Amino acid sequence: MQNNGSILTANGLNLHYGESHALIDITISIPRNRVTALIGPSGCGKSTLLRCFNRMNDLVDIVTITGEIIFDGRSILGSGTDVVELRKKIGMVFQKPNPFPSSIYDNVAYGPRVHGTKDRRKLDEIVEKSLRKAALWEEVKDRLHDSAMGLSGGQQQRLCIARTLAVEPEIILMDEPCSALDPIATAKIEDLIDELKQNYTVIIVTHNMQQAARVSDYTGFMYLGKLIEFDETTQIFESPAEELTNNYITGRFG
Ligand SMILES: Nc1ncnc2c1ncn2[C@@H]1O[C@H](COP(=O)(O)OP(=O)(O)OP(=O)(O)O)[C@@H](O)[C@H]1O
Repeated sequence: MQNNGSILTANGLNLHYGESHALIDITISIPRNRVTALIGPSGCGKSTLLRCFNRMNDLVDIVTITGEIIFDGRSILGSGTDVVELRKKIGMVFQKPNPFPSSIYDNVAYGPRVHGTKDRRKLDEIVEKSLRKAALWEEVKDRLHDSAMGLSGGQQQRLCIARTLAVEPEIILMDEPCSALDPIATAKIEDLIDELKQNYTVIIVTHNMQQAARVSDYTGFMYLGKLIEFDETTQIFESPAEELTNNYITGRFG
């Protein structure tokens, strides 16, 4: 696989929730414009690691972090980082679709408005472009001013992706984005992830190994807070270097 270089690197990252050591010496380089999956049994630290990448753990006051994370050549864990700006560049899509209780249009326009875009025509353009990129435009173009809460779960999740895209991120973090969706809605999101990697870097946490194998180019296997192995997805699933990885992907635990 051609190497595009890495966009995000964690070096010797350790995270404690109070006394509990949840991430242990994680070093990983996330390839640019690729899909990276994080897999591993429940509680191994996948979501915690994902949340480090856009400083979402700042919201938890018992967290202490050491080590460094470099994004686009800059260290992001220090107090000098503008976290609002960081989260614009590194957006996040959650397990459960969480649209705002407002119109479809306003959901997508929210981020650009917060970041200063007021011109109606410009906002119209951003809303259409983002909904198209999220493969939702055709389904909603005639009801942009209806409530987002009237969309199906799968449509709501694509709306949340459109909302993330509207502020032009470089990386999209996805924390089990399909776990609340049926197989058809899941397939649509998976197709969308495949499209997104042309322009964005995607990091996805998933419980579902088939999904990791289908959508990702690279996979990291985590166990008890450690990154056990990180490699191209085909390598991880066809001939992992570590016995623990092999035991997990063959269903011997987890
Ligand atoms: N806010 C928190 N406060 C205290 N401990 C936490 C908090 N969030 C997570 N943990 C603990 O950190 C460890 C890693 O949790 P995390 O949610 O990152 O794992 P995960 O691999 O994403 O799990 P799952 O697949 O079940 O979502 C777990 O032991 C969990 O209980």
